[in-house]
Amino acid sequence: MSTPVHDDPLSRERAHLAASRSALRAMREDVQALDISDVTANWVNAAVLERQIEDRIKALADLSETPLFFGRLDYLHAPGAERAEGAEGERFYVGRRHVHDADGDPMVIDWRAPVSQPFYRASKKDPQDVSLRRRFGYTGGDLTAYEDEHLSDPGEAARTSRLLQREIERPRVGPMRDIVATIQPEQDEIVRAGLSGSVCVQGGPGTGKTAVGLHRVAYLLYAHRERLARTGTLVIGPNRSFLHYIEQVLPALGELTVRQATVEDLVGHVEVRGADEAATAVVKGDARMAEVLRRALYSHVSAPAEGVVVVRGSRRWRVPVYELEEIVRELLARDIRYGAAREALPRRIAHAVLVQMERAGEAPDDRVQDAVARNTAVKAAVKEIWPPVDPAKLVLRLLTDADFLAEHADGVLTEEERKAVLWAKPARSVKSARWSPADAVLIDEATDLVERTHSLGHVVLDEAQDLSPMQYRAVGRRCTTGSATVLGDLAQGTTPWATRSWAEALGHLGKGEAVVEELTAGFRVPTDVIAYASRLLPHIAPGLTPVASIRENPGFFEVRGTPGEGTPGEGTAAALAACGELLAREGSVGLIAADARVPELAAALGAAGIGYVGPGEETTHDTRLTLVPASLAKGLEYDYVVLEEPRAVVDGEPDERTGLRRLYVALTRAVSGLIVTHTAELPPQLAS
Ligand SMILES: Nc1ncnc2c1ncn2[C@@H]1O[C@H](COP(=O)(O)OP(=O)(O)OP(=O)(O)O)[C@@H](O)[C@H]1O
Repeated sequence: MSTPVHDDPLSRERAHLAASRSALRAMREDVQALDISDVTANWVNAAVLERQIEDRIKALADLSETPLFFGRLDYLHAPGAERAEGAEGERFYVGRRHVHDADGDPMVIDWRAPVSQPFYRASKKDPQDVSLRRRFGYTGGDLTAYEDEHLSDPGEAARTSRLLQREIERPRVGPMRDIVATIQPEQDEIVRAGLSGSVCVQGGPGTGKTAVGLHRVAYLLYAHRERLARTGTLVIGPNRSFLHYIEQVLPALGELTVRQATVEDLVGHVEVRGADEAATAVVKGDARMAEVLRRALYSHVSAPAEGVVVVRGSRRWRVPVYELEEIVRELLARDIRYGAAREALPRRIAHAVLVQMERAGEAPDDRVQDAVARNTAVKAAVKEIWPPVDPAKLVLRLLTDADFLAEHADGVLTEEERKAVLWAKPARSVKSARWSPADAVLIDEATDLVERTHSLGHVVLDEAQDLSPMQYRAVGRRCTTGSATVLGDLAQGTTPWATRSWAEALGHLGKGEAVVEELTAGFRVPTDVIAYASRLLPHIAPGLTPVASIRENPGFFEVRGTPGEGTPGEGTAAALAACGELLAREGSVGLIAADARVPELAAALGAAGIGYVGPGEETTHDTRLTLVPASLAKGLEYDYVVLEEPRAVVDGEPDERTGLRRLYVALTRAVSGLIVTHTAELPPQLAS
């Protein structure tokens, strides 16, 4: 007997998909049909409301390539209900967004809802009241497969999911995608950690740190939407191309409002046109600079030289020096910013005058206090005692005036360190100065000393290991009243000031209480490739756990070289040949090389008629090759990678450890295969 077409489980699931899609369409049409003319009294309200409606319509779009749901949970009992004998179970479809039918009953539940959590966390050991977990497989937009786990059935053995495996092995094209269908239990714990606490994730290449950080933002926005809409969220990445690579993940999850920035963007008070020597940048990025800046700023506050005399009508009121001193001392002792104290000072002086007036039998009110605070004598005294300070000018002076620096860095910086930070060619003005990235961070610190920086609700800091202590402080002051998710890998730190320990870094960030979690399961790099790259670990970050690849496909891995026999151009030719081979396969190809090698490789690709783009630029069907300078490879991934001349990657850095770390980053970008080409000797640390 043949089964009727609609009665096999797959057809039933397809029917539910079709019904969910029409329900979503109906939800969209409801919003589109909203007539706001009755509810908006003026055009400003109307414009705001229209904008909200447009956003809502966008959020309700049904993207044909993005499955509306990817999982199903059959609960033994209705969640939250008494688990009485015979109580009805309940079924939920888990998807990217909530969809309900005309009666308001859920057709698809948001993956972030509490009832969806067992989809990610339940196991045979801990079924969490789930009898069935079903994962769906899609081809294009069509539901084509499903896979069941009967979590509460002791007779069924636990096994790894084929669909999960297929998702992980899928060739990469274009920018980063969301992983919402396959978040792993240890990742989910980080994603759903509470908003109040900060989390730090140490994880090797491809362990999903970036993915976890972005999904955490989406989760927090769901769980604390109102609060975060008020306070704001921010994702910080190392450079533009990286931000471009990740920029579509949150919109795909329906989150359109999260700002993305680099640390340089955050501290952009001046135009950065200069660069520092490594030794100089190390000192400028040291947390002790905060103390130097604080001292330099407060050196502007001077002890009152004489009392203030306020003339009002026929009367003169005198605030004596000792009383002014007391006010200043009290303001210095308070935990308020330089600028706030400066604003408070005239009111305090006015208050002292008012007290005298009252003693003399007058009854002055607030208006009198305001008037006294604005009195020219008071203003002149304030300017003398507590002058306004421009943060950029303060930093300019510290970097140009050796005596000023010596005075405020005394006992903080050594003479050598002071020499290192002083500009060789002093600039005349803030405008003409060739500010370096580290200088901009100093100005940001000074700005915060003058006026408190606005704090956001949550900040995700990716590739954190490259930040200097002063940069950590800059990020930290943007989440003083909020929390942070810090993501990084100590082995991938390639700046001269790279993070040595997370405890220290979190201290600079002001989040010393953050929990440090470790991720070690690798989703990107194939076993053979990660094993090869991990040979470097003892030299670059002893003590770190090597990544264990969970990819079943062993990957494609070859080292091709003719050491000692290299003729000019031979290396380039070998790299191009390898690219040609890999481009014959499906997926993206990255050609990674030392920055100095990029112009020659670019010219050769051009001459050979092989099209390519730069990192962060969108590849197309015809142009699947990206030429990546090693300095920009961090955080990115390609299906296949050609790594040209490892020796040159190492030699491109100021010291060997940094060079080997750069090489470690470059070696760990491949998803399906890696070809290393070389004519120079390989670094000995790569020998087994
Ligand atoms: N649970 C998962 N399911 C499917 N794919 C995943 C999962 N977790 C991570 N991935 C994929 O693995 C790859 C690496 O993830 P990601 O870039 O977040 O790693 P990372 O730890 O930030 O790496 P790096 O240190 O190199 O920056 C990405 O393609 C990501 O989508």
